[in-house]
Formats: sequence, structure tokens, C-alpha cells
Amino acid sequence: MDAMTFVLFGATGDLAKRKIFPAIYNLYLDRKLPESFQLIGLGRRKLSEDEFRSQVAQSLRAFSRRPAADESAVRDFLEHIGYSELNVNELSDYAKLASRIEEREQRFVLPENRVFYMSVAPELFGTIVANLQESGLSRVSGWKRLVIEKPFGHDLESARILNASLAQAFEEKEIFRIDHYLGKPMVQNLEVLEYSNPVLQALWRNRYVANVQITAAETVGVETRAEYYDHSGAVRDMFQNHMLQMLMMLAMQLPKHSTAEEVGFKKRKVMEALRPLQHEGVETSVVRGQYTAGQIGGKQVAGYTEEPGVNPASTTDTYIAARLWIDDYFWSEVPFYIRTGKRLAGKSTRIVIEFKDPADKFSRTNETTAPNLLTIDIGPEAGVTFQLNMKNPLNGKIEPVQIHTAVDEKDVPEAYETLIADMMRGDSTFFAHWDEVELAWQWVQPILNAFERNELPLHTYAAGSNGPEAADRLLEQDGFHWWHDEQLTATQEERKLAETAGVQF
Ligand SMILES: NC(=O)C1=CN([C@@H]2O[C@H](COP(=O)(O)OP(=O)(O)OC[C@H]3O[C@@H](n4cnc5c(N)ncnc54)[C@H](OP(=O)(O)O)[C@@H]3O)[C@@H](O)[C@H]2O)C=CC1
Ligand SMILES: O=C1O[C@H](COP(=O)(O)O)[C@@H](O)[C@H](O)[C@H]1O
Repeated sequence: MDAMTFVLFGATGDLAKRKIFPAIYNLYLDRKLPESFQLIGLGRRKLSEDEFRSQVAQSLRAFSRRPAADESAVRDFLEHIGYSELNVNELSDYAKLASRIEEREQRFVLPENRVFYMSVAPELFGTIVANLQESGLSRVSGWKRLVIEKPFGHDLESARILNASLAQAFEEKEIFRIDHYLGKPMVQNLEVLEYSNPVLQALWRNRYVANVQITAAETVGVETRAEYYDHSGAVRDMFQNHMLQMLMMLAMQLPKHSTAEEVGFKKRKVMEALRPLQHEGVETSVVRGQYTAGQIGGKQVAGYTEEPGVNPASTTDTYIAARLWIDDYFWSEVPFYIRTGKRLAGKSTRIVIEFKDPADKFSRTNETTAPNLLTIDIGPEAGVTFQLNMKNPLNGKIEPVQIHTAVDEKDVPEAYETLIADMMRGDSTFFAHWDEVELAWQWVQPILNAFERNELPLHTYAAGSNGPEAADRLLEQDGFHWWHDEQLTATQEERKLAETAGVQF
């Protein structure tokens, strides 16, 4: 891997502490960093290099997936880490940073390869890029890369403005927009599941699929992020980015090669084929919800508007469900239902593909059978489950059984690790490309408008439930229902039946 200087804006912040440093440390342990690697952390705080390094060491101890128990490994790793005070608004601070970087590049005869990672509030992204350009830091004889955290804009217009400001100094191929869902092993596996399994490949289309459900349910509430979340809501925090990215990864036609260009092209095609919401009206396709007080894991929790930092009159969505249509050859007429929410009954990110019942189902028997389901669990436990129907040898009835394979996640790199390693190699396959981001905002914008004008009812749901009842009706109108956790988990009885029938779990 090329030698590089990694400049981290926001190095004293929460994300750096919990995700970025642990990820880079694990890459170091796996020898996935270049020999000559230097990270310069930036923040406004007055910290000596030693003080900063000891903060980084603490973050490794608290958050690394592999314990930072080996003191000598931690010490060696910290040798690669430096700190500079910098206020992103002060051009003169960039000049000092430039001297520091240039001095090192010259001393060790290193190429001018620079990563600029923006782990700061989104309002600062534009200023940083302008100052990188003004100070000459982004003019390099080697390569340069800009890593940008979410949210990428607040709506379509602000995202376009932000993108135009990045484009002043960076080409699209130099911009790496992080969406950590794209770093999750099962999201990366979606494409592989299809292309490496001819059986699934054959079924992956409207002829056989009745509907697709994509869920990201969380038990956590707004936590300490009210200031951000109350201006964002579920639609901006999860739906516009993570949920639509999962939809693209699932619904895209297989690219010939898994390259950034080809995957990006196929994902864009999905977004272009998404039926604009205006056709059926936001109110018939979208359900907005907000949690009220309730119980989670036997513990009483507050309602959203009682959370610290939340406006007591807030109408912010903590839940959103929507019905989407992809009007292309493969998916037309298949409804895609997407939902995400906080303070729901369980934590799970999951895709369920429900297959159609054959038309002649009743020709042999009057018994109704459960639909075949392919369930892809993205997290917290990754796995794939296939629901089939079998005759129960004990009572002669046809009953659903589940064939399940869990993905062993021990030693599997975290999403940030995978994505940072890809970025260092210059591979943006699993990053959000501008076309996709713009089309996602474009699709979501009517929802933002409708929410802002209060044109949609704000349904409440009790913390610990499966969300507002109105979201059930969204599917009932089409003759379907949500597949919740409890319906997907094999019961003891079903397991016994499957064991008797020789099916392995
Ligand atoms: N935290 C999370 O779980 C997630 C965060 N993100 C995104 O990551 C980014 C960072 O978030 P997070 O770490 O939580 O934020 P924090 O508020 O914890 O950290 C902000 C960082 O920005 C620095 N900073 C603020 N103002 C300036 C300035 N004027 N000049 C220089 N540095 C400045 C702070 O340094 P100092 O205090 O020393 O000035 C600090 O290091 C945001 O874009 C957020 O949306 C995305 C996904 C999840
Ligand atoms: O980006 C975000 O994601 C988390 C959920 O991520 P997961 O990996 O735990 O599924 C969410 O809690 C947060 O609000 C959002 O900003």
C-alpha cells in the first residue's frame, strides 16, 4: 500500500474515539497500514502530543474489537499518531499543518499522498475544503482523498451546494462518502448471495417475489444526540442514506465486476427506476411515527418529547415506513416496504424476501401453506434463513421450517475498518457516490416537504412496540403483513419438527 499522511479533522471527537482510532488500530494489527504511515489528529483543544496519544490509547482500550492489551503493540501504533491544534476557520492554522506535513514528506522522501478525513460537524465540511484548497494542502504531486461523514446535506438543495463546494478541490473519484451500512459484511454479501447461487439468481425478480421488506429497528432512543436528531429525524438519519443504500445493493442488477464504476452504475439505475412519490402521493405511501413512553427490556423509558434536549412540541419522526416501487424489468409490480425507527421492540437490521404462492397451490390440498421467505439478517447477528414448507411426520400437516446459517462474526473486521482499508487502497465500491446520494435526496424530498408542512399525521407508538399501527395498514392494503422478529424466529416446536425431518439449523 502507498505511503500516506492521514489528516483527521475532529480527532478529539466521539466518532474518532469510538470508531476511527479502533478501526485504524485493528488495521495496524493486521498489517494493513503502509510501512510509512502517519496520522495527524486535529482539534481545537490544547493538547500535547503525549496527552493526545494517551487519549487514543484509552479509546483503543474501551472500543477496539480486539483488546488493546499488548502494551508494546499499542506503543508502536501510537508512534504513528501525532496531534496539531487547528481551528478549521483559521487559514493560518492550515499553513502550520502544511509545513508539518511537507517537512515529514521531505525528510523521509515520501510521495505527497494525503487523506483528509472530515469527522466534524457537517457545517464545517465546506470551510475545510475551501481552506485546504486555499492553503495549497490539497494540491499534491501524489494522490489525495477526501473522506466525508454523514449527513451529506440536510436536503436536496443543501446536498447539491455541499457537493459543488467539494468539487472545487476534489474530483468525484477522490471523494469517499462513508455510509457505514455499506461496510457491513452482510450488505457486502447481498451481491455475492445472488451471483454465487444460481437458485437465488433465478428467483431474484418479480416473477417469483411477492414483496421485499427492509427493516432497521433500534431499541435505543435519541440518547445524547437530541440537538442533531431533533433537526434530522429518521428520514434523514437512516432512510435517505442507510435504508436506500441497502435497497440499491439488494435490487441492483448484477454488475459484471464488483468495481466502483460498475456497482455505482447499477445502483444509480435502481434509483432512476424508483417511482417518484408524487405519483401516488406521500400520504398513501409513507407513515411517520414518534415514540411515546413505554417499556424496553422490562425498563420504563421516556417518550421522545420528554427526552433531554428535545423540543417538547417536537414533531420529529423517530419512525418512518414507506412503500416503494422500482419500475424496471425485474422489479416492476413488487412492493418494497422499508421501515426504520428508534425505541422499537428489538434491535435488528433485516431484509425479508417473501416469495409468491404458486397459482395452483390448492390443487393438491386445501391446506394453506406459509410463504417461502428468504431472510437476510444484517445485524446484530448476521445470517441467512430460508423458510420452506414440510410435512410434519407427527401430525401429517404441512408446516413451515427454517433452514438457518449464522455467519461467524468472530474476528470479522468492523464496518469502519473495512471501509477505511478500502479508501486507503483507493477503492470506493462500498462508498456512496454522488449520483446515488443526489437521487436519494431527490426521492426523499417530497417526504421532507410533507413533514415540514405537517401534511402527514404523526402517529405515535409506545416504546418497545413494533411501531405505529398505521404502518401495518400500509401492507394490509396490498394483502401483506410485516414480518416481525417473533414471526421469523423458529419456535421450539418447529425446530423439533425440522430435526425429526432431518433439517439442520
Ligand atoms: N458520533 C457518531 O456516532 C457518529 C458521527 N457521525 C458524524 O461524524 C462527524 C463527527 O461527529 P462526532 O465525533 O460525534 O462529533 P463531536 O462533537 O464528538 O466532535 C467534533 C469534533 O470536531 C472538532 N471541532 C469542532 N469545531 C471545530 C473547529 N472550529 N475547528 C477544529 N475542530 C473542530 C472537535 O474538536 P475540539 O472539541 O477539540 O474543538 C471534535 O474533535 C459528524 O459529521 C457526525 O454527523 C456519523 C455517524 C455516527
Ligand atoms: O448512522 C446511524 O446509525 C445508527 C445505527 O447503526 P447500527 O450499525 O447500530 O445499525 C443509528 O443509531 C444512528 O442514529 C445513525 O446516525
